Amino acid sequence: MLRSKILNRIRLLKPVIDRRCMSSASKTPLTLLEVDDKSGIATLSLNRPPVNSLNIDLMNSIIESITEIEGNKSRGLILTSANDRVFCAGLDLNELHKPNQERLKEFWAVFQDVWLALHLCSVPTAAAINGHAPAGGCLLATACEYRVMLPQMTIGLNETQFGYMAPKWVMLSYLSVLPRRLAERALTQGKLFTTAEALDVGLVDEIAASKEEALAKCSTFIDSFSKANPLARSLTKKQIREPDVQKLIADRAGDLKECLEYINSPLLQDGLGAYFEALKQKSRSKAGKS
Ligand SMILES: CCCCCCCCCCC/C=C/C(=O)SCCNC(=O)CCNC(=O)[C@H](O)C(C)(C)COP(=O)(O)OP(=O)(O)OC[C@H]1O[C@@H](n2cnc3c(N)ncnc32)[C@H](O)[C@@H]1OP(=O)(O)O
Repeated sequence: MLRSKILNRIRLLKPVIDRRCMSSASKTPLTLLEVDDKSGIATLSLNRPPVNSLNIDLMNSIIESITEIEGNKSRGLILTSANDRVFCAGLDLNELHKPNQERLKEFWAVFQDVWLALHLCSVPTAAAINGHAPAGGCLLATACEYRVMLPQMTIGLNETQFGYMAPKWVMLSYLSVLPRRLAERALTQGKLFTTAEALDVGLVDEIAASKEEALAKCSTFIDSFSKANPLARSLTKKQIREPDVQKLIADRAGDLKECLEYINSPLLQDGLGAYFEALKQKSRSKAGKS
């Protein structure tokens, strides 16, 4: 009964995700998808310069790639970045700052979809975190089952640093990896963990000296399921993740409504504007353009 319920629910989910995927074809390859013909493992690289910030097109491209990977019977999915400094800078702040309301609704729905698609992905998933992973970038990493990170990077849900509170389902993704008391402290502080700190608290599982080593460690993790029946493995993962996923699926409209009110509040818009301006200023001074 529960199995068919889960499968039906996933089928219900899929049409939403598939329809969304067809609607936006990006001109440049925002994601690069390679399947190793020996191992059968797919590597999905985020490829939206300069920092893989998540806009509607990139998130649709990620969803499309996950749907393709699940359809082509890849043995596993490794999520990484084509950029050697940044894994993913999180949500594109241009989508949140002084937003077009219709676009913001679509943006938020796709954000919900990309988390659901990755969190419920039927094949084993691992993140080779070869760059900084703040906020939404950290969410993509925690949606994966395993995380390998390079040194001297940072990762964490830093929303309170720019005046926001993460939605319940984003917090649940953190709580699926960190003990509650630590997750609460890190969320309220808006903490960005260094690679060493992240390993220490269990936010990442291993450290690798290079991207190649990180990819190899992720492949080893995926190979650890070689003796498990793929369908049984997938259903087991979905059953364990079902309660968290349900909290979003049961009230996607409510989550959207709450987010729109929150993002559009003048106080938060002012805070976000100041944060974004500081980012741009830092970038200009780095490039000697101040
Ligand atoms: C109850 C209801 C709840 C409502 C919820 C409201 C919304 C909360 C949603 C919760 C989930 C997720 C939220 C997010 O992800 S918001 C985004 C948070 N991201 C960050 O804080 C990261 C900011 N960026 C950085 O820290 C650095 O850029 C980074 C470490 C990633 C890279 O540093 P580096 O020095 O390599 O690069 P620069 O900083 O010089 O940046 C290069 C250019 O990229 C632009 N940039 C950077 N980050 C973003 C971004 N997230 N969106 C858009 N643009 C970004 C930066 O401005 C530079 O651009 P210019 O060269 O043109 O100035």
